Amino acid sequence: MAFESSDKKKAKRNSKKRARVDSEQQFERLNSLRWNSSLPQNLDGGGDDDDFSNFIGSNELQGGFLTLEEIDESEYGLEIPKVNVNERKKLKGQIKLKKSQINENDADESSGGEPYVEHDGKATGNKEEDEKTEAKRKKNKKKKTKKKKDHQKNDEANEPEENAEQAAASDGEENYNVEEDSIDEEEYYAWNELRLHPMIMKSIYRMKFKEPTPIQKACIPAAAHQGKDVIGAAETGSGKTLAFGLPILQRLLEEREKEERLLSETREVNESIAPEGVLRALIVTPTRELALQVTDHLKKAALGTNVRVVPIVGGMSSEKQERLLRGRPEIVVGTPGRLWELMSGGEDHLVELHSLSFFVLDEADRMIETGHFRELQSIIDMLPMGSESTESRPQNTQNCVTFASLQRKKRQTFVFSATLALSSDFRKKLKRGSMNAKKDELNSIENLSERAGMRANTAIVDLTNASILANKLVESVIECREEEKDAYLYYILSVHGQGRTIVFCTSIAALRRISSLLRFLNINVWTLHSEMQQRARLKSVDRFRDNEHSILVATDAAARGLDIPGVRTVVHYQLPLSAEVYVHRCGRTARASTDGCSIALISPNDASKFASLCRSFAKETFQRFPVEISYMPEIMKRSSLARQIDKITRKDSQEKAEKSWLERNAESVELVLEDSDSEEERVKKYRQNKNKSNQLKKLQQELKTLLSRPLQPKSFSKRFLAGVSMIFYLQIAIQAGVSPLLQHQFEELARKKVVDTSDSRQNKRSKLVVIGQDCVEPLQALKSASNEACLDLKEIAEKQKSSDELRRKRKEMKKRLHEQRRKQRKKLQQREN
Ligand SMILES: Nc1ncnc2c1ncn2[C@@H]1O[C@H](COP(=O)(O)OP(=O)(O)OP(=O)(O)O)[C@@H](O)[C@H]1O
Repeated sequence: MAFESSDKKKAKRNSKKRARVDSEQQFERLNSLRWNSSLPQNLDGGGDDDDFSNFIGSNELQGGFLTLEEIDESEYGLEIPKVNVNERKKLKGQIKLKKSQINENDADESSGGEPYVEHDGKATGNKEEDEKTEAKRKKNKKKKTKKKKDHQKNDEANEPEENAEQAAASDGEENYNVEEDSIDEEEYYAWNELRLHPMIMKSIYRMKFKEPTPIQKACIPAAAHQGKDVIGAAETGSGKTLAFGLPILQRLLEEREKEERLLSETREVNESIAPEGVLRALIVTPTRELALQVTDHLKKAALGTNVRVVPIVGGMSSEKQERLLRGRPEIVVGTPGRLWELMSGGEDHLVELHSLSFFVLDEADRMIETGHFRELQSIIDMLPMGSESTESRPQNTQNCVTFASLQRKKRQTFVFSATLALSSDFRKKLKRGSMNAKKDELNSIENLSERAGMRANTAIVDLTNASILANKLVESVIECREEEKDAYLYYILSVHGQGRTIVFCTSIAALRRISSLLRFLNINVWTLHSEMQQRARLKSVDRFRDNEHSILVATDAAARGLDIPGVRTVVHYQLPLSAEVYVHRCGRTARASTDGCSIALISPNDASKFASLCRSFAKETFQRFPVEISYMPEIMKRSSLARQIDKITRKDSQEKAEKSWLERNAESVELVLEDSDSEEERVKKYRQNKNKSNQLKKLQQELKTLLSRPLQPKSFSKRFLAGVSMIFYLQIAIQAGVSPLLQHQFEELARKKVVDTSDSRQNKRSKLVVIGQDCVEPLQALKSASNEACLDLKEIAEKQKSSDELRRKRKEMKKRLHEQRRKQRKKLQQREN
């Protein structure tokens, strides 16, 4: 039976392989023809056009294939990428190596003639040969693991900025160690219809992405095989980066292969003809972290292909980045500011844009906001237009080899975001597929796209649902007074502090205040905001990534794009200024089909903002986050103490800073500051300072005592727990999923107990420990809470409406009164005259 099934498998595999080779050959034949709307596009039996439109559901995918006019070579005259000769040799070497591996390891299957298929580690039947192969494989595996470990060690030792540079500089060849033994290609069959290059497929196996996400399924055929421009909108964390990244890699690899073939056919390998790489793809993102992350993501996808990806972002040394650009990477990912700084300074690699095949705007809607727009516009204005003739191109590109077959595609423009479709106006345009901007809407996405050369046959892929938010996100709110927000935040982080949490604030001042407050409460947090040095920003993100229960307090600088797995909770300490930002904030959790939750702290001050947020998403109810009120007295006490301590220390450091500022300035103009205070005043000040410091010490001591005890609900009977072993509690606590803080407290107490067992009288109190069943992560708490605990938004809207109405009436009355008084005054004046 076993033999039968293995034979069957083999036959199945061979027939599959034959079918694939046939279709590839057929595809190659067709692919070497010019692009035409009448050509069949789907040759592998997978997604035909109908299938393709299924991915976008009701949302239209518009535009057709490239027309014959569009593929006029002289019009689009793109030079072929100047592939580095060394790379070319490497690539050839790889192909040879792979062929020889197939011959050596898989003699049975080599007749299938699939050049990229590597040995799958299965037995050949020959015992001696098998043993040899197995030994070889083990040896290789050992080497790979050692290399990987060394690499990791290096990474840890380096500073983030250096890491970024090193990572950027390396072409990934070193890391090209796929553990292929464990890969079952059949598990990845869903990718087949996308007809991606085998090198890309290897990366996909390595990343263990079993199937393309819907946005990838919809965008890759249009962008990679039909050569279309794409406007893509899909929920946060849905894999948009690869939706535009894989088509770029696909085209670059296809072109390289064709070039290889042409070179080998014409036997014109001449080292002087195409000595350097040219810029093929320029990806612009709104934030530095996002640029680095996209670079990282694309590098992983491009591993082993020799396609280089480099980040160009502000806050890092320009010289280092210029050095990276001297390596002539094919893909550059950058933020508009630094990109424009280098472009306007005439940086060679960035101004030679004649060969640019891809221009990508990631988080496009953020790009059109002030702060980015001007630089982005300047960058776009530098892009050569389609009509630019070959003669007008820079001199240094004239001696490139021109391969007609590689020139047929024009530059493609990709515009992506999760919130492109949020504005109802834009949503209508997306649905209609009419993207023509009015002339006066200079800063619209349509206008930018048009200026960047977006064509009429753009594929518009809108996969956003009505709420725009990730499907598995659970939203909730806590209503409280403004001054109670700290306590509720502390409650969430201490009682439900499982998993990574991001706390969002709108202002840096609020971020500073709450992060210092939380530190007083023994909660370790990392911070991220735009006034931090880039190095510190990267460090914060790294540290946040390192620990699965860490907390990041951030401004909206971290709202977009940040892809950190395991972020379970997003807390909106302050509501964002727009619905778009709310979507992006929430999008830091529930990514890539995982779940997560968001908790918004709503005070009466936030009422109108909250109401308009609800209107944007047409929401009618919001789940209330279940707060176990028995914890609150203790929580309030602690947070009030921390607030007082924070206030005193903040005031003190402010005074010191002001004083030193005055002294510094006096010193700089050679003035001596005289103490104008009288003796009496000085004594008074001294006393005040002394009192303040005593008060601070007292508060600190009080808080320390409270924090040394585990957090416990008020109603819990201490007697109930007396006499039960601490270790037992610790175990229950861990099983119950208590917060790391609480767990730490238990551990501390357990340790204390072991040390102090000799003095049992003194430690009677520390035996009393409480483990609440509600100590679970926020999402779990939300899921197990009853659905009745919902905030009726209609009620809120009505309240809001009536308060608005009242305000309007008051205003009108005031106006009328004012008018009456004015008329009376006028009459009086006239009478007097
Ligand atoms: N096909 C796939 N299968 C599984 N995971 C994937 C797949 N494609 C991408 N991912 C992973 O999903 C996560 C989110 O991807 P990505 O950052 O591209 O999302 P996004 O849509 O750009 O999100 P945002 O709108 O927040 O920027 C990443 O960790 C990525 O590695």
